[in-house]
Amino acid sequence: MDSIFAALSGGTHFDKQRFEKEVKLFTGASPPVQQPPAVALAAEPAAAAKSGKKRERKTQQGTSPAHSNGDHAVQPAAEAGISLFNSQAAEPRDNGGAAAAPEELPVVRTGDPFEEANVIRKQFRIRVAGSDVPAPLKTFDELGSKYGLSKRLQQNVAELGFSEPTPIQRQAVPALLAGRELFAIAPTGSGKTLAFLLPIVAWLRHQATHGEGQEGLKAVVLSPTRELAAQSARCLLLIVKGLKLRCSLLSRATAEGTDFFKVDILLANPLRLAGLVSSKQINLSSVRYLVMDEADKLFDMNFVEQIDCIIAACTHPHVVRALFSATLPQGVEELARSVLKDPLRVTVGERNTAVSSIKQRLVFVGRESGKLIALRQLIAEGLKPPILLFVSSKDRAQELHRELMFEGVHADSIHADQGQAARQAAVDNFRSGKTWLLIATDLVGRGMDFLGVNSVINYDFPQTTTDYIHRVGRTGRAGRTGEAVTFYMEEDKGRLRAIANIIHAAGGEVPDWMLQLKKERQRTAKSDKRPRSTVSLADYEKQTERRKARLEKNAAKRAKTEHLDSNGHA
Ligand SMILES: Nc1ncnc2c1ncn2[C@@H]1O[C@H](COP(=O)(O)OP(=O)(O)OP(=O)(O)O)[C@@H](O)[C@H]1O
Repeated sequence: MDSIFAALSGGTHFDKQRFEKEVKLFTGASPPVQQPPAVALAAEPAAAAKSGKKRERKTQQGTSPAHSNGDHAVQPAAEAGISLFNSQAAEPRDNGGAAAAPEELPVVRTGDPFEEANVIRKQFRIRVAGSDVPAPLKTFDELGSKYGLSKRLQQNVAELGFSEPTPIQRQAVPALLAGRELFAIAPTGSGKTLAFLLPIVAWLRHQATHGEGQEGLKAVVLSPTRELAAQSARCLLLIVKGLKLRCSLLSRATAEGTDFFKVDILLANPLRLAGLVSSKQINLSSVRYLVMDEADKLFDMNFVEQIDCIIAACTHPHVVRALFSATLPQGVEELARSVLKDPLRVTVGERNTAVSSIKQRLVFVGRESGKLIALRQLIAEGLKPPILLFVSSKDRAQELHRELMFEGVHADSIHADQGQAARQAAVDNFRSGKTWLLIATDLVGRGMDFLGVNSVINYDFPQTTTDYIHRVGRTGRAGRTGEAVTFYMEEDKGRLRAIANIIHAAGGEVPDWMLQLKKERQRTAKSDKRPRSTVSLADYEKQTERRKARLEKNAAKRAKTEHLDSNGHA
């Protein structure tokens, strides 16, 4: 690639006048939204840990425990207007963080709570599978009136500036508050993080207020990378303000010096957490909520041992496990289903699709040498920064970074070869607007919520449709619009049809010939979904079977404990 880049000359610059608004955003001249506190705060809140003993024990007026030792009281639905924030047909938002303008819900005259719940689900394209499904939230206000969330927690949620729950929040929050195990599948950027953090915090707060809080770690949120765990920690810190809950983001430093027995919520990546479990430095037996964010990634073969070890270590009989992702292949669901208890499946919109508020297109670049030319052209044509640009490897990220720096483009790169500090700096600089164009590998292809990314470029063609959905989902978040451009070359044609289908399904324009490409070619893309390691397909299937058996064995052990527990013998 060096020679190709070296052969190209001529600078490419953003038109600062044209992108005045964006430039202001980058330079931080007028931050449009309240920035969450620095993640470092989440590392080990020693002060909070100390004050933990003095937890408020005042009973909340008119509250009912939504989740206490398995008993779940659901009160009649409160009267409230419903407004529309449908991530599938969302209104573009400005950067101010407020959701799309509320619209009225169709009137339900019967007063039948089931019908009302169904109307809400239909309106927000929420599909549920499972028994005894709790009614979806109508408004955030119901968190107080119906679920008895503390005033302070309601205030923290209000301060986020969201006028109404997103569809996944509407259904997943009541489900988790009711202690239901869950598969939650909702589009990228649709607010899944708050959907799992809010019920955890509400439950912990309820336990503490009612004097039921026992010592020991209560909740674990697993994310595939440390950056993602840090991002969830930023969101968590906003909603636990003033609640005296003890949160910790697992890192090398906190792994050493933290008394996890005194922590309420732990955010971690599986490698580090499983290491602590194996060396008995952490005890997960008191964990009541185990959330697996980007669950399909966590359940793939790269994390097999760690995830199985963590699931097995969460031995509390009433542990609630929830899997969240924008993409959840059937195989992962089947595997996880073998251990979950009567889980609900909540799906928002269509499964495994890209968000329709992202304008997606494919650009033919001929050969490798055409990519940089096409990139220059896109920028010259006015592709809106901030831009997140994906390449297939760390080497390519470094090369392209050097080349763009040379050309005077304000770019940075992020990849797994960098140290933790450099990675965090790259994320922070892009988030704060210091960097206009971030060259990334799939390390940040999932989950990362960067402020107002306007464009995504797939400089290198994504390996799988799942990678595509997550990559382009870095833009068009929370109802905003965005643009995604995918470069393809002759050699990418084997995977073209699958991606073209996704663009087509999201309302994008693709030529007919792409949709009609032969199926055999699509199979190449499908087989790419299998672990990209040295294991063969047969090995993979055998491993999956063995894994299922192992998970089932652990679940049976836990069921036995639960039985003993309910008979008072344990
Ligand atoms: N109720 C809401 N109204 C408006 N915006 C919201 C709401 N809830 C969350 N958001 C915002 O939506 C953005 C995306 O949320 P989040 O990162 O949780 O998405 P996600 O569904 O986890 O996406 P991904 O699948 O890519 O990880 C965040 O900036 C968040 O602050």
